[in-house]
Amino acid sequence: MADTDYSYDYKIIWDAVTSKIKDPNEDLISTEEYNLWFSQLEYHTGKENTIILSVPSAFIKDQIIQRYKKIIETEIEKILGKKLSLDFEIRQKNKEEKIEEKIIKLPERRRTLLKKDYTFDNFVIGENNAFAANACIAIANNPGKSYNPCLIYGGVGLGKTHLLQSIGNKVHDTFEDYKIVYVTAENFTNEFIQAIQNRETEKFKRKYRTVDVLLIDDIHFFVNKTETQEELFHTFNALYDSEKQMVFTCDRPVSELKNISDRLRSRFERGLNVDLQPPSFETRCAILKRKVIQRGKQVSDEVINIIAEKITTNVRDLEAALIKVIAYSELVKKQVTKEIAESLLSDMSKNVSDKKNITIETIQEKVANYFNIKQNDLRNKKRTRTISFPRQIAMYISRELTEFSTTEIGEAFGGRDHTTVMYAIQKIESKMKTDPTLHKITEHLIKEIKGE
Ligand SMILES: Nc1ncnc2c1ncn2[C@@H]1O[C@H](COP(=O)(O)OP(=O)(O)OP(=O)(O)O)[C@@H](O)[C@H]1O
Repeated sequence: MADTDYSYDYKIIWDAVTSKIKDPNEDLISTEEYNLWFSQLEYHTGKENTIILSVPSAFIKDQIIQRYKKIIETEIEKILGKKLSLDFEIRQKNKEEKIEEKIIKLPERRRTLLKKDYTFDNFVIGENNAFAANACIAIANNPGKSYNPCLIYGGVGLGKTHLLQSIGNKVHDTFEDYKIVYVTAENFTNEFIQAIQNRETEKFKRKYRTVDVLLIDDIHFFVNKTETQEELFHTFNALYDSEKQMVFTCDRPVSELKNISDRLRSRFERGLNVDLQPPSFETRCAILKRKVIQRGKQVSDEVINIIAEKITTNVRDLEAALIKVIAYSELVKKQVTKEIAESLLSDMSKNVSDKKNITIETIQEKVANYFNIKQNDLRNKKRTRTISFPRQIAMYISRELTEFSTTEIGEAFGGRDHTTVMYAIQKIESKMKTDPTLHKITEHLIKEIKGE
């Protein structure tokens, strides 16, 4: 049989990879970059172990290879558990496309700020999130009037961003002329720093103090950023006085945030504070069923039950497990049986139970041995590069291999602040993208710590 007779459909993998790269929470590339480059890529076909993408020109092809091939391949491997190669096909331009190229389209407001899938319709309400979800629906129906401000808090992957953006999408649909701004606390901080540098603080103030709805994600990032807190405090007062809606999200109750000014803390606590809990088994099943329908796929109830039983951590992990099962079924062109689902997910639930067994102390011991330094050095205040770099690696690995929060990790490293831990994690993650040696070292250490 000729090679071309085989058909491998990797479309679902491609969709999963692009939605991950596009997700601002993953912090892989900026939204602007994504819109610029990835909008030019289309899934074309699949060959054995190869995804073929179509691109409009050789130039775009070269740029994609240079800039994003590595990221794409890494994400494919993470999702599928094996490597696939990328190949490109240059598509023929038709007349319409040529004309369109000349028109520079301004990005749609909603597309750049809000993910269109994050709607209330796509959000499954269970006992764990009913209070928060209903409050958000009430806010979206009556912005500035019902609960102002509102703060949604809860652990990783439980739907905070989804709810926050659903408010934005719903207000956008109902009140066409409302100015809605969605921003992560990190971007708000960066924009503010930039505004100071460029002497454009007036412009910054105008942008944020004239909105109808302000949605700020992950306010725990403001910890220790005193000037940004000050600016936010004044923004808050201006919006509050003119009855404009504000909604915030945070990874913990505001009372547990250290190094936030008291007056800002009291502002966050002033309105409604609602929490999100992990979903129950029944809600996990309902979420999985909704996601299956959203993707236009079919998965048996038996398999849904197995996923919901095995993945109990959060909704993000639940979705990842579902993608794995669907991808498998599409690749082998068979329905997934109970036995196959169990074996496909054994790795994922093993990760969860592994996470519970690994201690930060073990990580510190292995990292200190590897770099030939004293274990205690990782916990003291020394800042020399010979100590601080291994310390950052150990913090990164602690986040990867344990379920401790960044605050708890900071405590274990000599009482450091959680933002220091977040900085260390981000630094190692971004360095690993360009430094293959560092990538190998961390991989080696992770394997050793896991005893593999
Ligand atoms: N109740 C739900 N119904 C449907 N999908 C959900 C629900 N809760 C969470 N999700 C999905 O789970 C994924 C993670 O949710 P989201 O990003 O909103 O979590 P988060 O709490 O903001 O996490 P993080 O703290 O890591 O930013 C998203 O794809 C979201 O659509």
